[in-house]
Formats: sequence, structure tokens, C-alpha cells
Amino acid sequence: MHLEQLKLSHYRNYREIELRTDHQVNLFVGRNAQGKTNLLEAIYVLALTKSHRTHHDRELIGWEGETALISGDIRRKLGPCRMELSISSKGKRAKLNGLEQRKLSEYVGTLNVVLFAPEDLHIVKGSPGVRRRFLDMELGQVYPAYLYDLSQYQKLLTQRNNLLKQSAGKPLSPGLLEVWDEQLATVGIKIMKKRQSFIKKLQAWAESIHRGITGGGESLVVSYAPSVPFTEGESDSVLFDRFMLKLTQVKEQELRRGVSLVGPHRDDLTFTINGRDVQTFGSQGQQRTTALSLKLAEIELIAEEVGEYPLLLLDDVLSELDKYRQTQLIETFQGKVQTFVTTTGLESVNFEKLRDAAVYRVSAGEVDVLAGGAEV
Ligand SMILES: Nc1ncnc2c1ncn2[C@@H]1O[C@H](COP(=O)(O)OP(=O)(O)OP(=O)(O)O)[C@@H](O)[C@H]1O
Repeated sequence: MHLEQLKLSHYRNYREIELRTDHQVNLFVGRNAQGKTNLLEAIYVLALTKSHRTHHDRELIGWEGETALISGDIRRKLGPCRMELSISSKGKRAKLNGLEQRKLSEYVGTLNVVLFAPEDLHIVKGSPGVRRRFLDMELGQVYPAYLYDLSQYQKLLTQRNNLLKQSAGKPLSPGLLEVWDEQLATVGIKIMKKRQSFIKKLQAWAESIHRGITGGGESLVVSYAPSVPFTEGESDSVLFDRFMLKLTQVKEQELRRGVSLVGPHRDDLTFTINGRDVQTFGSQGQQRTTALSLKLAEIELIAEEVGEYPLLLLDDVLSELDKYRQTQLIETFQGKVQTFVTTTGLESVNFEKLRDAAVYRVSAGEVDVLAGGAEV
């Protein structure tokens, strides 16, 4: 997949810009706080309709504007496509080739992106919520139907939580909670099974990529830790019964606390290197490499599932990688994956290995081409 042109209007600190981005590697260089991350974020939002930095869409709209617009011309095997996303206080609207999409889940998946930024370290170090968000975003762009299940689940969960809160520790009328329990378990199982099969595929890629990056010395294992444990191949009915049993076991606690305590919203992921938990025992470098291996694994997984390589967005991470890892990264994806990179200085970039690159200068929401094509 290729992004050939990007247009922004009232997006963060960009008033109006139009940028041709048809090179294989696009490097955005500039001082701090000029809009480099905003640019990568815009590509990410164009693809996924959500930012990796904030849950509040309002923040994406330029301070002097009412509506932010992102538009991108995409080249894919399926044929060219113009994607347009508008964000205002009334919500988001998405168009594909000029046609408005009724559901955002029908729009997501048109463009695939993998973003790697310093904060991705939190996928390894942070709370389970960060890992669930990572899973949901990545699964959603490969299997858009997953987003539908997820939104169904979230609605059910909100309603069930409201009921638990209203009861305020008092017993509920018989059968009232059970109506929600069955629905929660049915949709919850769908999500858990999709997560499990996704993590299994991701694990296979991440393990071999991590071995490559570490020169064969480290064996990374990524595992799913579902809130209701299950093994591969178990039938839905067995899993349903186990889910319902767990709900029964925690019912009193749920009534007391007013929240649902069982289901995919309590899932987690674990990482081990040579059998030891990376979150607890891993060095900073091992945690960073684990996050990088995960992201690179996603690129291969998307290529396998979608039949095309996604875009790679690298936000301010080149300077964090030593020359060996940079070369490794560039050589692995050179010629296959269109890459967008931000950096504060070109001295950290290993130009010897780059082919078909363009360099852009970003300054206070303006972007100029410094050099493009073979001369870089
Ligand atoms: N909604 C908004 N409207 C206008 N400007 C905004 C908005 N949100 C953020 N900004 C501005 O965008 C700039 C930050 O841009 P960005 O995060 O892309 O920086 P950067 O160039 O990546 O810097 P660094 O190298 O420090 O990461 C800041 O000047 C901030 O004030």
C-alpha cells in the first residue's frame, strides 16, 4: 500500500497543507513542537479513525477551526482510493471515493498502518488497558468485523455496569442480571477467540523477528491471558458455561463494587524472554526491543492477512536505535513497506542504506520539500 498524497485542513497545528508523498521513505525533520508527530498522527487517524495519542477527538481539531479534515490518496492492489475523514464536535464522517460510509467499521481496513513511537514501551511496561487498546486497534484494522463485536460488547458492559451501580449493594430482582450475563458471555467469547487466534499468529512472527534483532540470543514469547481461561479448540458451549460460572462466582463482589469483573475488558497479554517475565525482569533495552519486535511482527501479520504490506510510521525512534538495529529495520522493509519517519536531526539517520527517499522540513505547521528521490 502507498499513500501518494495527503491533505490536511484545520488538523492540530496545520491550517491547510497538501503534500505529495509518493516516495518509499519519507523523512520529516524539524525542531521540537513543530508538527512532526501531528503529521504521522494524521495518517494514523486517516487509517483508523482514532488517534494513538488521545481519546478526545476534539483535541485533533485546530484551535481556530471547527472541523478537521484529513484526506489521502491511496494506491492498493484493489485499485486507487481516496479516503476522507472529517472530525467535528458533532462526530466523525468518513468517505471512500466520495461515498459516505454509514459505519466507521466499513471504512477502517482500507488503509493499514503500523506505528512505532517511544510511548509504545508502555505496551510492555504499562497497565493491561494499554495492551488491550493495542490489541483492539491492531485486530480492528485487519478484521473490521471485530470492531463490530467490540462495540456490541462495550454497550452490553455499560448497561450491565449501570444495573450493578443502581443496585448499590442491594440484591437485584431475580433474573435481571442473568439477562445481561448471557449476552455478555456470548459476545465476550467471540472477542476472546479472535484475540487468541490473532495473538498466536503475532507470537510466531514476533519470536522469529526478536531472535533476528538480538542475534539469536533471546527467545520472546507473547501469550494471551484471558479473564476466562480457555484452551484452543474448546467449544463455544464449554467456554460459555465457564464464563457463566465465573460470573456466578464474582456476583456478590460485583454487586458490592458496582462493576463487571469478568470478560474481555479484563484480559491481558504477557511477554517472556528466555522464560522470564519482561515487564518485571526485563531491562529497558529488552522492553524496548520487545515492543519493536511486536510492531514489526504486526507488519508481517498484516501482509499475510491482507495480502499487502501496511505503511510504517516511525515517530522519533531512529535516534533510539543503534546503527545495527536501524540497518536491520531498513533492510528488512526496504522496497516493501512505505515508511514515514520523523526526526529532530538527520545525523541519526543511516543514509547509506536508504533508497528512494524524500526529506521534508517541518516548521510551525508548514512542510517544505528539502530533497526528494535519488539525490537524497
Ligand atoms: N489542536 C491543536 N491546534 C493547534 N495546534 C496544536 C493542536 N494540538 C497541538 N498543537 C500544537 O502542535 C505542536 C506539537 O506538534 P507535534 O506534537 O507534532 O510536535 P513534534 O514536531 O513532533 O515535536 P517533538 O519533536 O517534540 O515530538 C505544538 O506546538 C502544539 O501547540
